[in-house]
Order: sequence, then C-alpha cells, then structure tokens
Amino acid sequence: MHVDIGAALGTVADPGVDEDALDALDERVAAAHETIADGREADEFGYAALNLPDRTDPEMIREAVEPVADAEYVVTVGIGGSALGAKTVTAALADDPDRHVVLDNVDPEHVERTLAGLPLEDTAISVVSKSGTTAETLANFLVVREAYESRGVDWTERTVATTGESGPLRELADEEDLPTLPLPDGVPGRFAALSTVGLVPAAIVDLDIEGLLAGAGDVADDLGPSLYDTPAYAYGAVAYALEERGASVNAVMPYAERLEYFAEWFAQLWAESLGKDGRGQTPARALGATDQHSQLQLYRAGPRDKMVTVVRPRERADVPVPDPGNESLSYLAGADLGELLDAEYDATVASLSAAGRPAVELELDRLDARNLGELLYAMEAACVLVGELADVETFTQPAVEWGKRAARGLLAGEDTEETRTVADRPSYRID
Ligand SMILES: O=P(O)(O)OC[C@H]1O[C@H](O)[C@H](O)[C@@H](O)[C@@H]1O
Repeated sequence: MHVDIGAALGTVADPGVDEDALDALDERVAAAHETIADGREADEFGYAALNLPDRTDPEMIREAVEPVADAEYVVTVGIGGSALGAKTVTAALADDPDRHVVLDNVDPEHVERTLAGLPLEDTAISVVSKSGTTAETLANFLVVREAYESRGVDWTERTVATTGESGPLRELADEEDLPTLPLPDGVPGRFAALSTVGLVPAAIVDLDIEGLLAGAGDVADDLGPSLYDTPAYAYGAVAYALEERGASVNAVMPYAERLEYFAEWFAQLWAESLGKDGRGQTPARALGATDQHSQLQLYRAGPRDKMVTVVRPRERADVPVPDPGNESLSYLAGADLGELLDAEYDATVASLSAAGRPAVELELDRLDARNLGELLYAMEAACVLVGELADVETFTQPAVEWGKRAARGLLAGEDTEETRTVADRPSYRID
C-alpha cells in the first residue's frame, strides 16, 4: 500500500500538518510503536490483533467449511465486527460478490426479502458472534433456521458457527453438533477481519485467504519506529495530527465499487476504537466518483472540519468507451472507463488541495487478495497508533455495550439501570 500525504501538508491545506510538526510527531510515533510492539510480543488484549496474519490458520478454516464448500451462496448472520470484515473481503475479491449475503440488521422486511430471494438448499450459513449474546444475531439466526425448516432444508448440515467457548450461540451450536470455529484470543471483533471471524465466507466462495494473510503479514513485518518508513503509521499520524487541528471528520472515499464495503468496515474500526473521552474523528462513507456529484461540494467548500481519504487500485481491468462519433463528446474518444475514473480521482485530490482542504491518498498496486490484506492490516495498525497518540482505550466499546444491554433488558421486560434510562429519556413532542 502506498500513502501520499502531500495534500495534507500545512503548506497546502488548512487544517494541515507542517513538516516540522511531523518531525516532532515522529518521536511520539517511535514511543507508540514500542508500546505496540511490546503489546504484540506479549499478545496483550487488542494488540494481539496485529499478530493475526501469523496466527490465523487458513487450513483450519478451509477444513471447517469443507461440508458446505459446494454451496453457491453463503449468508453471514452477524453484526458489526462479526459481519463487516467478512463482507469487505468478499465484496472486494469475489467475481460474484452477490454470492455472499449479510443479515446483520433485524429489519423484518429486509430479512424476509433476503431469505425469499435465496435458494436455501444451496446456501451455507456462517453465524458469527464473539460474545455469543448479540440480540440481532441470535434473533436473525433463529429466523434463518426456521426459514430453512419451512422449506424442508436441513440447516444443521449447512451451518458453520464462529463463537467463543460459552454463551447462547455456543449452546445452540453444541445442541445441534454444528461445526464450530474458535475465536482468535484477545482480538476485538472490529479487528478480527483477518481471522476465523472474517474469513469463513471467503473460504466458502474459495477466495485466496492465504494471499490476504500474506499481504497483511508483509505490512506487519514492516511496522517500524518511524512514520517516514511505515506507510500505515504515516496515515495514522497524519489523521491524528489533522484531528488535533480541527479535522473531526474523516471522509473515506474509495474509487472502486469493490471497496465500497471497505469504507463501512473502516467506519466501525475508527469510530468504535477512537470515539472516546470526547474525541475521535467521525468517519464518513463516500464512493468515488459517485459522491463527487453529491458530497464533494461539502468537502471542498463546507466547514474546515474534514480530511478526505481517497483510495484506489493503480491497476484495474478496463472497459473502453466506444467511439462517440460525435464532436461534442470527442474528449471521450479512445478513453477507457478506468482512465475516466482515475482522472476523476486526480481531479478530486487537486480540487481539494486548490481549496486548501486536506486529503490523503492510499493506493494499492491492484485490488487482489495480497493488496487487500495490506490495506486492512495497515488501517488497523494506523488505528492502534492513533489510539496510542490520543491516549484512548482503543480496544473497548463501553458505549456500544450499554445499548446492547438496554435492548436485551427491554425485550426481557427487566427493570435495570439501562431500561429505566430508556423509559425516562427526554421527549418534547410536536405532532
Ligand atoms: O460478535 P458479537 O459479540 O456478536 O458483537 C458484534 C458487535 O457488537 C457490538 O456492536 C460491538 O460493539 C461490536 O464491536 C461487535 O462487533
């Protein structure tokens, strides 16, 4: 992965980072790197995520999915870190990304419509929950099972469960003797894309999970004490410095449809890890070139509270634009769609710079398993670095846990601190 921070420098952008500020920050990066390296060495909670490229055993995943490997489709039942990484990988790498469907939300109409559209006899189920207690996942799993039963399909032969040693999902899996995969130790869900949590659907649709891990491993091996030698840290350090200078929004804008999900995955990683103690950038999801025609106006001329992260593969399969045969369209003559997309990417960075708005470029050589592994790992390392620099608890998510407890308490009709807070929530109705 290549990082270009030129359009985020103080000579170009406001907010921007001066080179001497970067030099000063580099000393703090060195100290943070030492903490990260020590955490990895001791396999401490959270830091252990950065060891996944070495720890994840692709063979074990392939063996576990063997009974369902002939399925045409796979449905992930999971939410947050138990779904976004898996979908990011298949969306980016599968020839037919529609072979992998995610049921994360519990919107009844969506669940019903999704299941109605799937040939369940030919659809594997990957049910994933780290805690084993997430209400959305368990409710959807029960609904999915019933849909299989009502169509006379044995779901127990089509399901792989990924969960911990105990908890309701583990009990359901044990009751039915389902094949189960273990969770990686000490890895929060949002950092678990490169593990059993994220790779089951990829294995079912036979993607190169070994290449993905190898790409991630290359970045892991190259993490060093200076941002000038470590692209992942350069990205994290600049994002941190820009946030300090007022960029409270990080708009992630891949110029590749296949990376649209990557922006979703990034949003959880950044928000849940860094949104603590009154700080943290708000991740915004965008897609180039589509959002040039909607959000870019705000990014270029709205409040100076944003950085834009653009992402693209340098090489991609191309489609020539047919000869327009029309003088007014002559600029398209001989062009390819990819060329047009690249021109739009370049124009976006230039246009943001011309308006003094910071942008950081992330480029992959091409969008394959290896390069995707590099990108995912680099963003995780960047996130951990920002957490160290900002001195927040990167690996916890107490605010989200509160909501999960509240939802469970409400459904069970319990009287708890959370359910009382829900009952007493402010209201000022204007009907
Ligand atoms: O994997 P689970 O335990 O079911 O959790 C799924 C998701 O639940 C919550 O929203 C957590 O904050 C997320 O970090 C987690 O990824």
